Amino acid sequence: MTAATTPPPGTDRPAAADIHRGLAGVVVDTTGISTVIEASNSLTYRGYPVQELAASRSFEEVAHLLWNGELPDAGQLREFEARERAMRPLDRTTAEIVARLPETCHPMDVLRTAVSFLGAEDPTEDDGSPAANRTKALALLAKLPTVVAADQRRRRGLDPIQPDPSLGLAENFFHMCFGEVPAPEVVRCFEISLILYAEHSFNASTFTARVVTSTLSDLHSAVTAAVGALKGPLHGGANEAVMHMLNEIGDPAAADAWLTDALAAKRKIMGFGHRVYKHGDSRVPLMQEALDRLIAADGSPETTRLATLHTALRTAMVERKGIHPNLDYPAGLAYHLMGFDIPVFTPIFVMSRITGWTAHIVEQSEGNTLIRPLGAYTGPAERHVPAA
Ligand SMILES: CC(=O)SCCNC(=O)CCNC(=O)[C@H](O)C(C)(C)COP(=O)(O)OP(=O)(O)OC[C@H]1O[C@@H](n2cnc3c(N)ncnc32)[C@H](O)[C@@H]1OP(=O)(O)O
Ligand SMILES: O=C([O-])CC(=O)C(=O)O
Repeated sequence: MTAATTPPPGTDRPAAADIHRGLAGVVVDTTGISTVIEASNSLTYRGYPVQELAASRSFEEVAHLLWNGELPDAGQLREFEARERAMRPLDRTTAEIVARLPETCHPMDVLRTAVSFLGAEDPTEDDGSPAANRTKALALLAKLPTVVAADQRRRRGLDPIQPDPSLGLAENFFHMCFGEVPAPEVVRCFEISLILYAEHSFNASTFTARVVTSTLSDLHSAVTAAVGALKGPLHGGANEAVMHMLNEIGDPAAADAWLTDALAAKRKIMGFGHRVYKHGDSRVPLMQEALDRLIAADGSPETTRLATLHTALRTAMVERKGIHPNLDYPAGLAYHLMGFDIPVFTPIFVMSRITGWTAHIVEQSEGNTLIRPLGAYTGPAERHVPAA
């Protein structure tokens, strides 16, 4: 809560005590999709702890749960998977747009443009109904990995690889990026990251999607805006920033001194801190375990160096500031070890969060109220335009 100048009463002039910068601590609506349970530091999707979902379910099952409120039975899952697999290929124009965007732009810009273009093309009747929105959402879930993979390949000077409908979403993504599917433990680590990234209540990008939806705009407009919000390094962009930071530090023995300098320079340490979790992100232990399995399976000197550096920085940050890592800290290094290029990390987050965003778009549409807060005016008092 931050006081501005003493505000006179009237529209857009709330009392100073009512100003909540960054909406910190403000409850803006109800939601039935997910919640953080502070007492147990756990996160539930539609009531199920995310740890239990990550232990035994596929990302596709979690997407079904977020959208429909229940886990699918065997028949529902078969149908859901068949529809997702059928929608993966890009039409020629979308593929050409992805191929022609400048390689100097960030892959999140490519994804944002692709979502916007797919919206212009989408054949689904735009009545804003939950059924129409779920169909649009499924098409995006299916196509976004194809866009991300094709974009990574063109930047490496390679042709796109067509999706393989015999593979699940996670395996198919590796196939489209690298032309091969890695060991099951690697795919599982990736799938766990997708499950953990899928949904997190009223975070900045989801809230963005809800704001756009609240004007009765369409799903693709809301998702396009959400991609833009996720790109920033204070939000989803942090998983890339973590890897850039580790590369900047380089030597594990330098972590402590680097942190001293960075904190003295008032730099934000990427992958640490969180608006909601003040004693540690509920998703980190599971992602860190998955990362540790990747590290153990690799064992190369380069991986050992990175793992030692990662641990050294985490230990120093927790000791010095009492600020814990968020999900982006282990996920960033995990994506690097899986072979993805750094600028693809946040697009991978999008491939997962598309489920949460669109669940919220449907929820917002079903009980809509226009989202329009007030700002406390601090500009000049009313005055008159001088005679010309
Ligand atoms: C999936 C996700 O989006 S998770 C978030 C990913 N983002 C990052 O990792 C970026 C780095 N982290 C941050 O910038 C912040 O922790 C945020 C933006 C995530 C949360 O910010 P807020 O809730 O506004 O935290 P807030 O600013 O109140 O932090 C409290 C104090 O801790 C400090 N702090 C918080 N996080 C960090 C950090 N990563 N590095 C250094 N200091 C930090 C703040 O500077 C502040 O110090 P002060 O009281 O001396 O001013
Ligand atoms: O909840 C937040 O503010 C950010 C976050 O961790 C997420 O979106 O997963």
